Amino acid sequence: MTIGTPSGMEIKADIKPGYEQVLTPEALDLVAKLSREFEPRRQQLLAARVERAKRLDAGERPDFLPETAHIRAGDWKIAPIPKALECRRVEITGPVERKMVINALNSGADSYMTDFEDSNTPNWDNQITGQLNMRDAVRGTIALEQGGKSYKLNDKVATLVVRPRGWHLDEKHVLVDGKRVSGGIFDFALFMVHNAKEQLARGAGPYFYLPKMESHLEARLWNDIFVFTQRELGLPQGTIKATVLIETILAAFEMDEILYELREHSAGLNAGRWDYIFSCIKKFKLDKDFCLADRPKVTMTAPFMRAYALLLLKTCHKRGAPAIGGMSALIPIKNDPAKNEVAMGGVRADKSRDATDGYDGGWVAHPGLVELAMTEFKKVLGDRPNQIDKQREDVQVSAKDLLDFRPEAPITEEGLRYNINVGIHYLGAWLAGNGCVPIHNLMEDAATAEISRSQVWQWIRTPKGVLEDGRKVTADMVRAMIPEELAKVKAVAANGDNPSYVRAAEIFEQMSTSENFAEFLTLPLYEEI
Ligand SMILES: CC(=O)SCCNC(=O)CCNC(=O)[C@H](O)C(C)(C)COP(=O)(O)OP(=O)(O)OC[C@H]1O[C@@H](n2cnc3c(N)ncnc32)[C@H](O)[C@@H]1OP(=O)(O)O
Ligand SMILES: O=CC(=O)O
Repeated sequence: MTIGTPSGMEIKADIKPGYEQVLTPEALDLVAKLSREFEPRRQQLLAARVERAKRLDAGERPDFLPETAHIRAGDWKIAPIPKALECRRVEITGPVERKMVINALNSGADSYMTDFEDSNTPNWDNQITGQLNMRDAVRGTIALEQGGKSYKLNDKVATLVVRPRGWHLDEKHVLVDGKRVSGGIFDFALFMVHNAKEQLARGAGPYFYLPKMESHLEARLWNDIFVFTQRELGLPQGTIKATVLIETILAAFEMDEILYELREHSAGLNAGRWDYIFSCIKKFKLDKDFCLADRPKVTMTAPFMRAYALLLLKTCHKRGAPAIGGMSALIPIKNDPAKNEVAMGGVRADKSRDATDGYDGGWVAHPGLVELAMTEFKKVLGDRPNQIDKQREDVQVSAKDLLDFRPEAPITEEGLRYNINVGIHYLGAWLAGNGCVPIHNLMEDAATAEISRSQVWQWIRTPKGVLEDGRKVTADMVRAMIPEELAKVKAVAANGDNPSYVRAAEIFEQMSTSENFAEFLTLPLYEEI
């Protein structure tokens, strides 16, 4: 079917019946206005990332910014947190798929981060049906009959928080004045037009998670978009609240500044650990001294991760902001109680450490983890909704601590094969339209898969990329392993005979062995869907 679009806008995608309900004139008009107003700045900021990356590749090391020392030293706090976001002990996350939206809202978690980003393949249908799901979820009417089961919302549901796409991703199906619009602006604008007022009427509000930012100037862009949108929609300034994922090494040096930019709209920070590890590999990929051990060895207790987690906590609480812990990738293991107990022990330890440190809540990947995580936070919080009053003045984190990249060993053949296997499996699932999959009993999404593929790229290039048994990791070694790992993937993956896995193996080989490092794996993948 065809729909009307604002002057200068083109939609190059199928408008299936029902899509017109979210692709309304008002929503598309806001997309067009935001694009015209802010797209040049998004492009400038993306160009600034490229320039910064060149300097890092040439050996520059990040540090706290001298020009914003007054902000770090200043005595300021973010605006008060709305009631609906005061208590976030457990936040469940998941792709914006209808059944999962219902299950997550019903999961017993305090809040639910619904994901248009890393756990979702951003194909046109997923993005638009996701918006339809959001509209129905906000109004409490979302329901589904599937597999002989009826799904509908409970009386009490989690507070909804939405993660739009990051600044790097376009929405290629929507052009304004001949140029692709930002994926994040598209997701945000549609959600705001259809839901913000309804959410306010129901005692909550439009709440967001903002991914992958690299600087406070990127946060300023979101803040300006919020101000503009609130004005356009006639909402009081400060209505929108956003939690920023600190998931790049560069953002870790600007946490105060990011909170400051968003101070009228801030709902705190989250330690997005998986993308953070990926960002460290990406930013120091050419540093001959940088090399991390096998992926499973790089945990939250690694020196650089511990420093980051504690600095985030201290920074948030100093500014009256919630500090939300990240995601343990462990998920319930079916049909193996012993292995499941080990996995649950891992999640328990993760949440216990965060709660004891002072975090106000943390992420879980699966409804089966909500109660367990809640128990760990309640042990520390008791009846309190959060522990923002727990100031961590004892924490001292320097630039050197943030850059203390250990452990470097072991790097093993098993670890290399694991990365290749996960990379192919995830890319194949993503191309087939599923952005989050269980692989080897772990949750894998774009962020975790980025670690796998970037480690392989880096181990091939760094002199430190040497296996425990003395063999250097090489492109030929990786090329030889790819067909072997592809065969293993095809044997276990859901729809393993889907051609997407063969294509995934080709892309994985290209990405890990080519001279150029792909900035995000989802960028070339997006051109394939
Ligand atoms: C690094 C980051 O960016 S983290 C944030 C992004 N990642 C995520 O959000 C992870 C989301 N999690 C998931 O997608 C899934 O849990 C997976 C893919 C890891 C595992 O999925 P599955 O193997 O299908 O889980 P499983 O079969 O145990 O599911 C059991 C039930 O729980 C539901 N479920 C599982 N995870 C979730 C979730 N996160 N939200 C809502 N429902 C869920 C399933 O839909 C299923 O429902 P049903 O019984 O009504 O059919
Ligand atoms: O988005 C979260 C992460 O851990 O990465």
